[in-house]
Amino acid sequence: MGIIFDKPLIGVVMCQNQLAGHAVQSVHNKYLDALFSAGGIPLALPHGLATTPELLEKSMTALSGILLTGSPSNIEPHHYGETSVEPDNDPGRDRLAFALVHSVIRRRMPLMAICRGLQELVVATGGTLHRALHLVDGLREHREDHALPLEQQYAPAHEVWVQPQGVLSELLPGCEKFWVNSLHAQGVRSLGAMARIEAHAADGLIEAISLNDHPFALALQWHPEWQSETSALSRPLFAGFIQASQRYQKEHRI
Ligand SMILES: N[C@@H](CCC(=O)NCCCC(=O)O)C(=O)O
Repeated sequence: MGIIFDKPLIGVVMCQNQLAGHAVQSVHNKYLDALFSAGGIPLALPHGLATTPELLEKSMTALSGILLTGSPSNIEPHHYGETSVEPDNDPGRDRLAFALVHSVIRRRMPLMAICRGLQELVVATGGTLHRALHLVDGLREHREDHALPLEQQYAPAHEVWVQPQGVLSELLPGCEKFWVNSLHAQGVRSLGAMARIEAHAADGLIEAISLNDHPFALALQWHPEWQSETSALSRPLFAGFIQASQRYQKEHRI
């Protein structure tokens, strides 16, 4: 594979949507562009991969990293012990994302997870979510205003404080707090034993996590992929992920 791709191939999870009456799976260009700019080659992964474990595992042997993207859809609450129905669901994406997290943990393959992706990493490792942050006492509004132009929706919205001696503090040395965008209604309620807090907001909401005892598994509740190439706070995050994927590629002779 190295003969064809000297850059690491990064599997990217897609979202199920409707387009002119047809079911489609898609991924925003901003995620693909951020990976290309950092030196990776994105490869979109269809939900069908999760229907056959052997298929997924075979596909994983060609990859050197996984990116779990954001999405307007929400994880179905039964995955974290709640009974209510989720109208904005994407069960195929839930299945694939959870299978990818478990495979990544087994293989010690680098993972980067953004917004819904962070929530998937939380749930797949035994944590739970708040389903509507704006209804939780003491938590601020973390949603975007859909009436605004995209530039304003993805503009910095609040600060985050970085936990010392973590993955984030290593990638952004000297950066104890910084502003991030905020485009989510749900968020972390509790973490499983494998997860470590990397950053939190002023209202106490967990904004970034990593996995203990894993070479690189970083998840962010904000969107560093938005104009990542021109952001001094986002470029190092993708650079760190792609460097870890390059190391994985070399070690596994992919
Ligand atoms: N639906 C979840 C996750 C929010 C999320 O991932 N938003 C991303 C929007 C589209 C994108 O930029 O990828 C929640 O509301 O918490």
